Amino acid sequence: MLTVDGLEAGYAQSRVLFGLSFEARAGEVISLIGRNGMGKTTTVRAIMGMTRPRGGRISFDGRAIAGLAPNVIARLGLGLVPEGRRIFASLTVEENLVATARPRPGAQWNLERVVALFPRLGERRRQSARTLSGGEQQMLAIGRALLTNPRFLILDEATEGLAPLIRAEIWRCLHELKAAGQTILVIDKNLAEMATLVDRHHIVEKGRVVWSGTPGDLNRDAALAHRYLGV
Ligand SMILES: Nc1ncnc2c1ncn2[C@@H]1O[C@H](COP(=O)(O)OP(=O)(O)OP(=O)(O)O)[C@@H](O)[C@H]1O
Repeated sequence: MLTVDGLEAGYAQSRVLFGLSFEARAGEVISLIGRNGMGKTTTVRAIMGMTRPRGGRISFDGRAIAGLAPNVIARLGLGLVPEGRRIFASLTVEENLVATARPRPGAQWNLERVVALFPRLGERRRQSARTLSGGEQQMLAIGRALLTNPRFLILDEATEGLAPLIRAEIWRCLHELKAAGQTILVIDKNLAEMATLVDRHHIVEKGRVVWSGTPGDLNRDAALAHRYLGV
C-alpha cells in the first residue's frame, strides 16, 4: 500500500534522511521507532508532503506521491495525527472535527462514530478546544484524522506526555482500529504497549531503517534494543 524507497530529506543545510526505506501492506500496523532526532518525524513530513524529499521514491497504491502538495496527498487517503496535536484552539470540539472531515461514499467514519469511540468528545462537543485537557486534545486530533476517512493513518507520538489512563484509552482506540482493518503507521516510545498492536517494527537510526522485525523478534534481542533504543 505504502512504499518508501531510498528516501532522502533534510532542512536547509542539514541532511536528516539518508536513503530510508520501508513498506506497509494494507491492514498492517507498522512502527517507526528509534531515539530522538533520528528522522522519524521528518519521514512522516516527507510522506505527507510537508517536507520536500530530496531523493528516493514514495508510492501509495502504486502511485508516486513524493513532492505532491499536502492537500493532494491527504485526498488520496493518507491521514496524520501530528506530533503536538495542532488542533484549532479557537474552534469548538465539533468545529475541529468537521473542519477537515471528508465524507466518502460508504465511508467508515462520521461524527457519531468518532463520538462513540471517544465519548468525552461528545460531552464536550460545544466547548472551545482550548478548554480540553491534553489527553482530550489528543483524542480530538485522532478523531479529526479519522473523519478524513484515511485509508492509511499515521500517528506521530500520539501518547506522549499523557496520563496513564488517557494513554490506555488511546491504545484501546488503536486496537479497535486495527481490528476494523485500518492500516496504521505508529511512532511511539512505548514498546510494551506496541508489542500487542504492531505487526512489524522499523528501527530508524541516523536517517535509515537499520532493522525491521516483529515485536517478538525485538523482545528476544536485548542487545539490539539496547543499542538502538537505549532500553
Ligand atoms: N524544522 C526543522 N528545521 C531544522 N532541523 C530540523 C527541523 N525539524 C527537525 N529537525 C532536525 O532533524 C533531525 C531529525 O528530527 P526528527 O524530528 O525527524 O526526528 P525524530 O526521530 O522524529 O525525533 P523526535 O522523537 O525527537 O521527534 C533532528 O536533528 C532535528 O533537530
